Amino acid sequence: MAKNSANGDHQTTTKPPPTPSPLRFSKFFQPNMRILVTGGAGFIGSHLVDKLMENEKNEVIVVDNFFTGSKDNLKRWIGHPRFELKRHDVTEPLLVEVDQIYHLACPASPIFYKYNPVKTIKTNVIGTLNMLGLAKRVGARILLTSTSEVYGDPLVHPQTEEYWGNVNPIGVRSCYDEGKRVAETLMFDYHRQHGIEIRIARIFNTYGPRMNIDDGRVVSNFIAQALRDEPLTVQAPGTQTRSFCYVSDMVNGLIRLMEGENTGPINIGNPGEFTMIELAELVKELINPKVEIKSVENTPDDPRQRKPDITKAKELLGWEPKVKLRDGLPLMEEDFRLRLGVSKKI
Ligand SMILES: NC(=O)c1ccc[n+]([C@@H]2O[C@H](COP(=O)([O-])OP(=O)(O)OC[C@H]3O[C@@H](n4cnc5c(N)ncnc54)[C@H](O)[C@@H]3O)[C@@H](O)[C@H]2O)c1
Ligand SMILES: O=C(O)[C@H]1O[C@H](OP(=O)(O)OP(=O)(O)OC[C@H]2O[C@@H](n3ccc(=O)[nH]c3=O)[C@H](O)[C@@H]2O)[C@H](O)[C@@H](O)[C@@H]1O
Repeated sequence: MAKNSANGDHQTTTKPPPTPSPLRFSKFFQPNMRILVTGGAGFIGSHLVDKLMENEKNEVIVVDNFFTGSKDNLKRWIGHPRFELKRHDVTEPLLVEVDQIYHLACPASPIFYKYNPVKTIKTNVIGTLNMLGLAKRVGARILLTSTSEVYGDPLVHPQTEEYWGNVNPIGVRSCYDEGKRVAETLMFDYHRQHGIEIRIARIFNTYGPRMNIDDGRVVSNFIAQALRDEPLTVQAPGTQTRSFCYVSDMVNGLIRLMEGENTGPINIGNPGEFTMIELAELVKELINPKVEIKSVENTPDDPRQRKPDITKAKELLGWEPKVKLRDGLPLMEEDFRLRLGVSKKI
């Protein structure tokens, strides 16, 4: 009987997990672990693929519909014998034989997830159902990249995994945050009802190289604006906070969670908390001291504060982030300079 709950007895399954593929425990030869990454052509997904491909025992299959992701992010792996890329929309069923599923497919930037909200919900709900169905059929372990947005505009600070959140169910962000909440529910229902081995990561704002230049998220916006000599657009009031995690730390946390014994949900993020004004000032200091900072209108339901409590990640996964914002921003700047063709003035 699986008893791998992080949060208490109500999450303990009564069913044994489905039988994993015989390859997973084969004594006769060292098998490759076959790993599916949905959304693997995106920002976090492509960094995850890089890390998984470092292990020569892994075979990696990426499925992506290329809505916000790009083949460019995976170009170093295309043609590699342990790698496969498939254009596929997770709202359609998928038949592959795998041992682990990292389920990331979903637009993450508010601009993109609000662009076609019905599609965002379908991706979160039908897409997660399809991946759980696949996990059930082949006996794979599945990890969902959920989000700190399940806490909505949080009334508890910092956010612990026990907090149930403060989410507007009918707002313009609901397609994403309520979509992810349903996806978490589906994960636990499949775990309790069918014994599926699940892992849920609640990811907090992550940044790094390969973010889309016009992605719309704050770190990529500020860096692109600083490099283009355009004013940094701080959305009012500017005192709202976020906690920014560098992508290599995030990927290590996701792999720790997948390989460990805890279902989660577990917060994965960097607890260093900054107001958007502080972030703009830091980008200005590090990248372009001459750039202007201007206040612009905000969008509805923007969470006012966000900071992960990562006690569980530390205790249960032995994980904590290493890269400070001040050190991570220049790494992202380098990548943005290359892609924008803006060299550093000496
Ligand atoms: N980056 C963050 O700060 C953050 C924070 C919390 C949660 N997350 C979660 O992590 C995951 C990855 O985020 P990201 O920042 O890399 O975003 P991203 O937009 O760069 O990547 C998402 C990928 O999913 C693909 N995709 C979208 N809909 C799909 C569909 N229906 N079928 C197949 N592929 C589809 C996109 O083309 C893209 O390659 C998402 O699930 C997101 O919700 C990210
Ligand atoms: O980490 C999370 O859980 C979620 O965080 C982000 O959502 P959000 O925090 O709203 O991300 P941004 O769009 O980067 O906005 C962050 C803050 O920056 C502000 N902002 C954004 C853009 C900009 O140009 N200027 C600016 O001040 C926004 O008002 C907001 O307060 C992600 O985009 C979601 O995918 C993710 O699930």
